[in-house]
Amino acid sequence: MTLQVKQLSKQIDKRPIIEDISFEWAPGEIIGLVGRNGVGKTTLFRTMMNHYVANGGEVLVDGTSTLAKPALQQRLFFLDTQYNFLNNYRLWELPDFFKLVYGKFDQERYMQLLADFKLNRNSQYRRLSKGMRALVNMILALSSNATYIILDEPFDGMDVIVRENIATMIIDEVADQEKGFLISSHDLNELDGLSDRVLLLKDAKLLHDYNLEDVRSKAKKLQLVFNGKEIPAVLKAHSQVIRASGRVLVVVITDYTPEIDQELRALHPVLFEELPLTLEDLFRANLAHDTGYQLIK
Ligand SMILES: Nc1ncnc2c1ncn2[C@@H]1O[C@H](COP(=O)(O)OP(=O)(O)OP(=O)(O)O)[C@@H](O)[C@H]1O
Repeated sequence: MTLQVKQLSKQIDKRPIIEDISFEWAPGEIIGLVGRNGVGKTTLFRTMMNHYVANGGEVLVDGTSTLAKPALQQRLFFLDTQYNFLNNYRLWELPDFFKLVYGKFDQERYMQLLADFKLNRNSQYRRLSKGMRALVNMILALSSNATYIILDEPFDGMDVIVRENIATMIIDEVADQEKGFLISSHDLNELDGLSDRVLLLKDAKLLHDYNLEDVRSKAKKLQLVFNGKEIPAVLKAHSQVIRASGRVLVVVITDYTPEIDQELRALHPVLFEELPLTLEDLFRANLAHDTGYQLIK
């Protein structure tokens, strides 16, 4: 089972918004999609869902184009938060609409999740707070029983407790390898610990497709103190200095080799401590030049 996005392009007013985007996505995977505001994340989702007519390329589910076989559309879930018809309805009424598209919509689970999150089934969608609406969107996604679930900035407006609950639900949901998630975010911290892969969009194109396990297995973040005040040459050559306060250095070395380890230890550092590596550290070190991300706080 797999979903293939193949050379997908979309122009709006003759301007390329997404260009020649290709990637594969299998159930069991949680893929992060990152890129700065306005880079085309939502446009990619709308085009994948055929809400926008693509100018080129296609989406294939198990080898068949979703345009050639519209029934395949129910394998994908995406709720457009900007344009949707839910506003005037009460929460208990929503399954009726979703059942029209998603034949396997699980109404019982939907009601149960509403109750679990203490959402009143009689509330009108538009009267919910931003965070509660995001939560209902997530509950609809999980209840749809679609295989490929696309979430656009799902944590926007959620408080930390709800965010953690949702992240746990996503992780549980992929455990049996029957569902996959594609999650956009402009905040790398939100994806930390959640994604196995990260796609980076820049200038309408897919710039990188990272396997985070690979990237992490090669990288190290160290806190170091040396006797002298100078930053040692080995660090200048191989690391990205994240912080320097007094003689305490925090560095990320993206390709940490035994040779670098030996060179560092030969300098007899006063402090040599490994720190946990965040997604933000990796991006800062890997992509200082080309993300366009402002990572300095
Ligand atoms: N319907 C439309 N008409 C005109 N321009 C559009 C339309 N939809 C998107 N765009 C333009 O395409 C670009 C990409 O927008 P999109 O919403 O896909 O970005 P995004 O990466 O999702 O942004 P954000 O992170 O801010 O949500 C923007 O410059 C936007 O103005």
